[in-house]
Amino acid sequence: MATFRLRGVTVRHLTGSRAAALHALDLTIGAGEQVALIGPSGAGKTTLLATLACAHQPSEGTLEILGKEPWHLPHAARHRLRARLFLAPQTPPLPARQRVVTAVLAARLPHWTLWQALTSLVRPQDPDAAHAALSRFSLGDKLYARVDRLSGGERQRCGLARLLLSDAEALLVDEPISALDPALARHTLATLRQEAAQRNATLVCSLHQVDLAREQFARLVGLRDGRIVFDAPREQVTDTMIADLYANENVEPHVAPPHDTPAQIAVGACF
Ligand SMILES: Nc1ncnc2c1ncn2[C@@H]1O[C@H](COP(=O)(O)OP(=O)(O)OP(=O)(O)O)[C@@H](O)[C@H]1O
Repeated sequence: MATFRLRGVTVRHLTGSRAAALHALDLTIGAGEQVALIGPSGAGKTTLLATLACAHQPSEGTLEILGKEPWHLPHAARHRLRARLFLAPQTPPLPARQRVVTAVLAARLPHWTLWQALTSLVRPQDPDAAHAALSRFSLGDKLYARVDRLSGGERQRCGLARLLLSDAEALLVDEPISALDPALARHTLATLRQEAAQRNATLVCSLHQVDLAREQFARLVGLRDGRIVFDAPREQVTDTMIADLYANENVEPHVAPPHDTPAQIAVGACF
């Protein structure tokens, strides 16, 4: 059974121009597959991830997730389906004054009783699990730090540690390495891929780092202007395809001005 099956899916945002952000997409992602979404800013990567997480309802087309059509389900059933998916946004919504341990353990909330959830705010329920998850992103020493004392990259990895504690069958990750240095970025992607493979979860990850996407993911989906430009195994993705994907007709090519001559500098110059 495919994890995601989209047929002619069009998505419009409810605010703004209401122009389609995704146009009639056809896409199938199998169980346990690992796919990188690449494409220029505004291509629709975040919108697609949110659609796969049942956060946006398509205005046209058929969307199937884990064998079900979420928008044809009653509200409670759609909610249960959402609990089988984990969307890690680029900027995780972590409460500023919370301790990291509490923020990470929030991944367990769907499985806790109200009483467990409330007591965990005072005395974290499973700090060892939170520590183990954080350690996989080299953040074990931040277990009891306050979220608002973390750097941008630490906060991003804290959001990913949450993902490790979820038991979702599909992991949807939006630009997980945008705030990380190159070594941490590679390590973080490898950890995500390893986690997904271990639990046979499907992984869909948007990335701006094309080299890392090609290095780490067997399948690449190139999006542009809300349309799939290519969907291919990495061996078939050429440099020309990448250059065409990112070609930006709205940006004037930069022509370096000629060097100022001494005569030009002299007018009004102050040394
Ligand atoms: N909340 C929103 N309301 C209205 N339009 C939106 C909203 N979010 C995104 N859009 C529009 O939808 C289109 C796709 O945006 P999206 O954020 O999915 O692209 P992206 O590929 O993730 O971009 P980036 O790489 O810059 O994050 C863009 O034209 C964007 O302006």
